[in-house]
Amino acid sequence: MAKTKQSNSTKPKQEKKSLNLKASKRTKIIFGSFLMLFAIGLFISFLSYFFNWQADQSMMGNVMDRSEQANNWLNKFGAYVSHVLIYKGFGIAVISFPAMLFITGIYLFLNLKLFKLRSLWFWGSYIVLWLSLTLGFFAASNPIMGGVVGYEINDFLQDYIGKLGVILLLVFMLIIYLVSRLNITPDALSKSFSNHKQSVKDEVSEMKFEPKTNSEETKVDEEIEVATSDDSVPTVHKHQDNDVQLENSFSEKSSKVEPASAKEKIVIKSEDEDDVEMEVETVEDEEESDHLSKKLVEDFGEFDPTLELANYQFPSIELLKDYNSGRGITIDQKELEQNKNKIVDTLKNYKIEIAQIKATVGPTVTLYEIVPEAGIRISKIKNLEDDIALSLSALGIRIIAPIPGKGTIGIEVPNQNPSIVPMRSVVASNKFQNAEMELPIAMGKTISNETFTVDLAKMPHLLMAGATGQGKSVGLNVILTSLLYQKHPAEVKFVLVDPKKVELTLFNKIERHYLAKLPDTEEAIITDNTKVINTLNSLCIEMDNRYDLLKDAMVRNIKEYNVKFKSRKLNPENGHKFLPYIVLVVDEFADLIMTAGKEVEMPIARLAQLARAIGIHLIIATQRPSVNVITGMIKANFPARMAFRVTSKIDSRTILDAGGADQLIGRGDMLFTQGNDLIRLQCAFVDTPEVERITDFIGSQKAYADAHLLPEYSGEESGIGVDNDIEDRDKLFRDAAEVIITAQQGSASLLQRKLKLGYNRAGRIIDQLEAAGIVGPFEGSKARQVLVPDFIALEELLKNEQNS
Ligand SMILES: Nc1ncnc2c1ncn2[C@@H]1O[C@H](COP(=O)(O)OP(=O)(O)OP(=O)(O)O)[C@@H](O)[C@H]1O
Repeated sequence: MAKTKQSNSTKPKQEKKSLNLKASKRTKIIFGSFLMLFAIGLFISFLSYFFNWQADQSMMGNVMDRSEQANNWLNKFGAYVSHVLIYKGFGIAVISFPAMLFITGIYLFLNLKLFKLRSLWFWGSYIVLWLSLTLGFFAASNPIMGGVVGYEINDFLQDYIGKLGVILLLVFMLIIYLVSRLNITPDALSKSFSNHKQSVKDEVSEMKFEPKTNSEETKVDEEIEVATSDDSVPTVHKHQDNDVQLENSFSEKSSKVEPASAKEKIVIKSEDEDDVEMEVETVEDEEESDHLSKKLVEDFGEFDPTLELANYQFPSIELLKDYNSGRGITIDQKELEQNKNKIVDTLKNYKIEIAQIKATVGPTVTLYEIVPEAGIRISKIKNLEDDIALSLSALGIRIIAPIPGKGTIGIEVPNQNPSIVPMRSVVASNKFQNAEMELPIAMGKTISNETFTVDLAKMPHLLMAGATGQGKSVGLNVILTSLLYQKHPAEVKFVLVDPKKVELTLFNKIERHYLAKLPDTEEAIITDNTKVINTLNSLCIEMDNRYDLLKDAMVRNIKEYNVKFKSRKLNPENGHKFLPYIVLVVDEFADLIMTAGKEVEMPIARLAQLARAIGIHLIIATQRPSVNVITGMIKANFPARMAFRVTSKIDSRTILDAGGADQLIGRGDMLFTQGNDLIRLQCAFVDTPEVERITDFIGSQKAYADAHLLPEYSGEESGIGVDNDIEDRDKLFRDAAEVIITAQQGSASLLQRKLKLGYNRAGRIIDQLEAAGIVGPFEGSKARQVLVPDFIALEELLKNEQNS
C-alpha cells in the first residue's frame, strides 16, 4: 500500500511555507558546511597543539595582544581553543570532537535526519569522559593526556574511593560501553567464535577437497571409423579423457537479492515562474520491511536453514564402493571388429551399402552409427532389426533410425562383458559435483560414457517402470543417495512409501534427518497402503499451505520464496518459514492402486498437477506399467519417465509412449525421457551395504528432535459411524463448538491449538460436532463448513437435542 503525502493548500500560504522550507534547507547547508570546515580547523589545531603546546603555553595570558604570535597552525585561535579543550579540558580524548562535528555537518549538509546523531554524541562524549579519566589516572604526570578535567575528577574520586575503586569504576564504565554501544555480550562472542570456527573448518575442508587430477574415473571413448564397406581394416582413433574427479565439497551456496528501492520522489514544477514547486513523496510499505530486512541481515547475517545442524557432515565418497577400481570400460577390439563385420554383411545381404560406420563404446552397449549410401530408405534398415539381431545372435539390439539431430542410423549392440557404473564414479564426477541444480541426481552414464545428471526439480515428477529384477530398486537408491550427497537435511525431506516393506527400510536410520511423516505416527516409512491415503492428503494440505505462503510473499516458486526468506524479508511471525523440498517416493505403485484405487489416484494427480512450484516432487515406481495402473491422468502429469527392461512392447508403450524398453538387457540398462528424446543410460549401481554405510554415517550424527512433521489430516471416514450420543460427548464439546463457531472454520487443528488438545481427541470432537450437525462433512484439504452461524443458534440446537 502506498502512502501519498501531498500539500495542496492555497497559493500564498504555499509560497510562504515553501520559502520557509527553502530557507531552512539553505541554512542547513550553510551551517553544515560551516561545521565541517570548523571541524577540520579544530582537528588541525589539535594536531598542531601536540607539537607546540609547550611553546604556546606562555602566551595564553595575553591572547588579545595583537603583537603576540602563536606557533599553532591556526595561530592564537588554534592555540587557545586547544588549550581550553585539551589542557584545561579532557586531554587528548577530545580529538574525537572534530570527528563528531564533521559527521553532524554532513548530516546537515545532506538534510538527513538529525535524531540519528543522538547516540553518536551521547556515546562519543561518554568515551571522551572515560578516556580522560583513564588517562588522567594512568598518565597523571603528562597534563595533556587526561587534561585538567580528567586529573581533577580522578583526584576527587580517589579521595573517596581510593585508587582501586577508581580502577573498578573505569572497568565498569567500559563494560557499559561495550555492552550497550558495541553489543558485545558473552552470547555474541561465543556465536562469532563458533562462526569463525565454522568458516575455518569450511576453508580447511575446501582445501582438502581440491580436485585430484589422477582420477579414479577414467573415461574411455573409443571410435572406429570405416571409410567404405570394402575397406576391411578399420582405422582406430582412440582418445582417452581423464575426467577430473572431485571429492565432496558441499559448500553452501547463498544467494543475495538486491532489494529494489520503494521510495519515489517526484518534483512537480509549475508553469508559472512565481509558483512554488511541490515535492510529492510516495513511500511504499515495502520500504519499511526492506530497511528492516537489511538491518536484520546486517545484524544477524542471512538466515541459515542449516544452522540447527550446523555441524552436519555430508557422507564421504569413501563410503561408496569402487567396483571397477580404476579400470573403466574394457574394450574388446575383436568383438568390435566382429560386430562391425556382421552388421555390414547383414546389410549387404539386403543390398544396403554403407558409406561409413563408427562405434561408440558405452558401459553396457556399443552404438554403431552407420551412414548408408545415398538413396537407401531408412525404413528399410529399421525393418531389419530382427535380422541384425539374429546375425549378431544378441539380445537387446535397438535400431534408432535416424539418430535425432545427427542424420545417421544407430544400432545399439550389447557388450559381451558389460561393465558396472559404480555410484562412486558418478558422485565423484565433475558434472555432479558442480551441478547447479536444485535437486541434482546422478543417474548413471550415457552410451558415450558420459555421466548423466538431471534435476529432479525440473522434471518435476518421475515415473519409473521395469519388470521385476531389472534395477528399479537400485535406481531409487541411486536417486535418494544422490540427494543425500548434495542436500543438507534442512533442504530436502523424503516421504517414503514402501509396500514391499523391505526395499527402503534402510532409510529408517535417517528418519530424524531426512524423513517426513504425519504427526502421531510411529514409523516414518509407510508400509501400510491405507495410511498412504492420509499421507497423500496431508501432502495436499501442505501444498495448499505452501501456496498460501507463496502468495503472501508475492513470489512464484519455492526457490524465490526461500531466497526471500533467507534475506529476512518474510516475517516468521506471519507463519513464514524456510521450506524444504519434499520428495515423495512410492516404490510399488501398482500395489497401491490395486488396494486403494481412486482414493490415491486423485491426490497423486492433484499433487502432480500443482506441486511443482512449491517444491513437492513425486517419484513413482511400478513393476506393472499397465494402463489401469498408469492411467491417462497420471501419465499426463509425469513428463519424465524412466524405463528399465519390461516384458512386452505394450508395457514399453505405456511407460514411454514408444517401444524400446522391451529390448533392453536388464541390470540397470534403461531408457530415460523428459518429454522429448529417449536417452539410453546405464543406471549407476549402489548396493545395499553401501546405502547402509551412508545411512549409518548420517544416522550417527546429531539429528532434529523428530522427523519433519507434515500437516495433520483427519481421515475421510471420520464422522461416519459416530453416533450422536449426548452422554458420550467429550467434556470440551461445548467449548469446541464455540471455538469453531467463532472462527467459522471447522478444523481439528484449530481445536488443537485453541484448546490445547492432542490430535486424536481433536479429531474425535470434530466427528461429534459433525454428528451433531454443527460442522459439515469432510471436504478433503479444505476446512469443514460450519453449519451454525452464532451462539444463539448453537444454544437452540443443543436445547432441541435435549428435548428430543
Ligand atoms: N545399475 C545396475 N548395474 C548393475 N547391476 C544392477 C543394476 N541395477 C540392478 N542390478 C542387478 O539387478 C538386481 C536386481 O535389481 P533390483 O533389486 O533393483 O531390481 P528391481 O527391479 O527392484 O526388482 P524388484 O521389482 O523385484 O524389487 C540387483 O541385485 C543387481 O544385481
